[in-house]
Amino acid sequence: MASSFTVLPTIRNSLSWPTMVASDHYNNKGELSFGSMPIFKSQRNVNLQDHLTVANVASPLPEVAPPPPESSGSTDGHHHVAWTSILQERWEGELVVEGEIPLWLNGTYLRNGPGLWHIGDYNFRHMFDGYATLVKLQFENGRLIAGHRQIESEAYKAAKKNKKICYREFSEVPKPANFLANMVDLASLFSGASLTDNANTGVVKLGDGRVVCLTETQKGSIVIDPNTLETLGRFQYTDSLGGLIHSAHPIVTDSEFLTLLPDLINPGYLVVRMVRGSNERKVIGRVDCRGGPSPGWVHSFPVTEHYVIVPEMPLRYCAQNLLKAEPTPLYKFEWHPQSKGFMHVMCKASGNIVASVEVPVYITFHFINAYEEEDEDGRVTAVIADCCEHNANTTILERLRLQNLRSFNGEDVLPDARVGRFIIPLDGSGYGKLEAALDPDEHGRGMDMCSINPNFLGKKYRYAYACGAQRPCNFPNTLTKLDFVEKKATNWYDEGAVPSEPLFVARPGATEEDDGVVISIISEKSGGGYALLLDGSTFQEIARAKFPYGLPYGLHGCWVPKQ
Ligand SMILES: CC(=O)/C=C/C=C(C)/C=C/C1=C(C)CCCC1(C)C
Ligand SMILES: CC(/C=C/C=O)=C\C=C\C=O
Ligand SMILES: [Fe+2]
Repeated sequence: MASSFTVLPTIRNSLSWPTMVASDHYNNKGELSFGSMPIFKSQRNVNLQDHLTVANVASPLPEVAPPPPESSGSTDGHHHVAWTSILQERWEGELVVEGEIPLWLNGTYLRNGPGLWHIGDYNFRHMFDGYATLVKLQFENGRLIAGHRQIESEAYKAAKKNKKICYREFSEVPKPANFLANMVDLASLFSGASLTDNANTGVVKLGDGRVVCLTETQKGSIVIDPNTLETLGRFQYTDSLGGLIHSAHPIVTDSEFLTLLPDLINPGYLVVRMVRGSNERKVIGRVDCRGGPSPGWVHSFPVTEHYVIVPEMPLRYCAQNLLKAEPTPLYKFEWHPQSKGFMHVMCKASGNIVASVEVPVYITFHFINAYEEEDEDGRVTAVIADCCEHNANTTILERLRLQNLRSFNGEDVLPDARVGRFIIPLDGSGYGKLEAALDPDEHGRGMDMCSINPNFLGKKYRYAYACGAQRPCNFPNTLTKLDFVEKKATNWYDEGAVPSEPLFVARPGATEEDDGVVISIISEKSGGGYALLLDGSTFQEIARAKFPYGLPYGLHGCWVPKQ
């Protein structure tokens, strides 16, 4: 028995399915138009399993927002769908699969990201400001049920109700009504009350099965139902560690959740652990910053089998910028190259710092993996940590402004990036190295949004999957498989397409590191979108399934295996 759900109010009128079929064309107003090409299964063709919750009647077709005014810079008169808000709050349906989904792939891929970049007629400025949209791809016996749903954060609900931004987002700040309101807002900044809980960055499955969406504010930790994508409530940390922010990318395994809490008062970081089944984080240890005046931004960090690596980038949180109403060039951050860059290595078991080295200055959002390098006697001599490194160039943050993303005119404006490999000696010496793990031309000198085989977390590994570049471009536009042994990359490209972070899912029972599939969702130049499955080993397409609508770009995902 397939069940239906109640359709939440849509911002504009909605069309009914299955009487309407979607094509991948925009009309001259930049809205999706509906043509003659049926691209997803009608109710009559669908014989769904009892336990799948599927919208089977009159599913409203999601709509895309009309182009906001700043789209005039785009070449084709409307935005790429990757940078276009999704207005429909939710949708769910079965997709027609071209190719073959492996029968072992049973479970749900979840992807989070900022999918709604305006409220009323106010357009947000930065990609990271958008309200969170969750997307799911539910694989079952070769079939695929897809859907999306907005996360009902307090920030999103308040914006919808009041038709204005009510919390401090990545770059947006609510406009105070008057001087007094401004003072109240500043005071509430210190308590965290005015900070966003818009959990738009990632989604993780905890060892106990709970699925949590995250962003950089601690209050933006939101539990969702991986089947219905319903917002279940805030994930409450029951400890009294305090602090308002944390790394957007905790390290999550079946047994624990590790994260970093930056300390903006006494510059440093707390390294904390929350064991499976608990809501209480416990301190493993603390790293004091070696540079100043505040901790470096820790969007992510890596671990090895025995160590937590704490990066200290010269792109540092900036208390003054936090207080400003208008975005500064580097938002809540400031670039302090003279403060230098460091990498600290903390023993997971004792909390002791076993190495703290100066490294060349660097910029990274995402660490790929790390591992311990051993000599022939099995002694650990160094820690190797890989990241998507932006050549210490802060302009990448500026490139992620929506105006820039939406105004691609064929110019090659994506700054160069590489796989930055840190070599951190454990012999007490004061300096570490940073070099490219492979020639960046292998991946078009674009590099971000990475994943690995999770069974190789913290271990010596050979492969990573990421987004690279086929130039000219203004954003990473390829999927790339990196081979650190051969120092080669294999690239997948579809002209005009914006692929989201490739997620590797290992085949159960696999013995080879790259035996599995890579999942990505593609936003097409035409305004459409599709789920894509590549073979993890050959990097050839094995299946794709078109969505009845184009999806906005999404950031990070996770895999929830079927129980
Ligand atoms: C989407 C993404 O990758 C990053 C989002 C980052 C956010 C929402 C950061 C928010 C912040 C504030 C609202 C104030 C405090 C500083 C900071 C953590 C940058
Ligand atoms: C989209 C992105 C960072 C996302 C953070 O979660 C970085 C893209 C960099 C381009 O090269
Ligand atoms: Fe991220």
